[in-house]
Amino acid sequence: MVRTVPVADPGDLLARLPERAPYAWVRHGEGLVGWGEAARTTVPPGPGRFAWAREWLAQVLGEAHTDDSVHRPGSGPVAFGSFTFDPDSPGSVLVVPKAVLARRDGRAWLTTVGDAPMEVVTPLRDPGAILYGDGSLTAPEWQHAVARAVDRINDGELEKVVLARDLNALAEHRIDVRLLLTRLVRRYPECYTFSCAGLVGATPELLVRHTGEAIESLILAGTIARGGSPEDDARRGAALLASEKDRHEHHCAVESVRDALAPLCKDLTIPDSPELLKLSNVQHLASPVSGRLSDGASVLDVVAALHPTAAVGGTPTGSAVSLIRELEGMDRAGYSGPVGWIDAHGDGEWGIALRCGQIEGSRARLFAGCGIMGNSRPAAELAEAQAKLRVMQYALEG
Ligand SMILES: C=C(O[C@@H]1C=C(C(=O)O)C=C[C@H]1O)C(=O)O
Repeated sequence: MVRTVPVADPGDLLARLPERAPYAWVRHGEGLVGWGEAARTTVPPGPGRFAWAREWLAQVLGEAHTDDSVHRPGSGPVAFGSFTFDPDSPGSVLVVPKAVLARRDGRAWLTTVGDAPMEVVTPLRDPGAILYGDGSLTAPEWQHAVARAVDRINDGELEKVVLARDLNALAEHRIDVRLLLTRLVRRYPECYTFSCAGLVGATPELLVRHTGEAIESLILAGTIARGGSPEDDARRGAALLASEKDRHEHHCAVESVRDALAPLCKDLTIPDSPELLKLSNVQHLASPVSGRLSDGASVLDVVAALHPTAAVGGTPTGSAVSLIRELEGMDRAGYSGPVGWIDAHGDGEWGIALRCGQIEGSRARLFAGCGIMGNSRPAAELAEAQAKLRVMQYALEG
């Protein structure tokens, strides 16, 4: 039995979360937070994983007896999910929380499954001192991997590949995910701050928002650091907009999204040239996408068609994914995979899990990657990956 009721403005959504297993998808104070587990599944790896997930959702959400007086995207039963980057990696999960609190366009509602118990909201806890250690590759090893990727691109094997690295963090105490979320929403209000089954971050990249037949997406690729002064910042932004290398890298991502969405859409709009998106740590080339679906596809069908875009895989996709497996020396797990939520009508919002970490107890594994082209310089790519890693370092350290 699922019940959705309107509620008075709940204030800060994150402040309502209990410490144990919090779920979140929040931007500019709006979105969904959830807690408890009414249903959970681990999606079997393999090429059919999105179809499997859709069937599981149809069964679990479809079976619910729903009393929903709100009737909005995100009301009624909702599942949060995270899919691994690599279809062959284990660890993709879908969870229907026992309680979901949501706010959108000035309205707020609460959905409960069965008799959702009241959760005690304890104060946020600081994880104490953080120690960092190399992940799968040291910084020089990773630069070497970038150099090998550049060679392979110049040999004509592929056009673009996104290479990522991981960084291990060990905290003095157990990490309170809610504290990370609270810091992330403050510093990265433009981003989607998410938490699902230990995967926590603030991504600027919207894979797809699905509301009825309307879809939206935001393609990012091409990055430069923020400047030290307004003039320096503007100069860097202008240099990024004018950079052949970054525009080509961005173009690869745009074409991968266009190819994936065109067969599903009756109309699709992607601007001819990218704009600048400025975040606290970096600025990106960005292309906002909008369209209308031609049939009743759910948000998960669109996710399945889009993933992996060239913003996190490369061009062509198949060669890029095999080169990633060969050179990164790690399992990306949920990093750069789809993360988000879906309701019983197939509406939902999914991002690409970037600027994130996998949190377990007092340990965190942080990830960041960069698009590599034939003229990429390993030292510059390392600096870019470090700037992106700083998002989660800040979340841990404050
Ligand atoms: C791969 C990441 O970011 C992606 C790569 C970008 C780039 O190389 O310019 C920019 C935005 C994202 O699409 C990451 O943050 O880990």
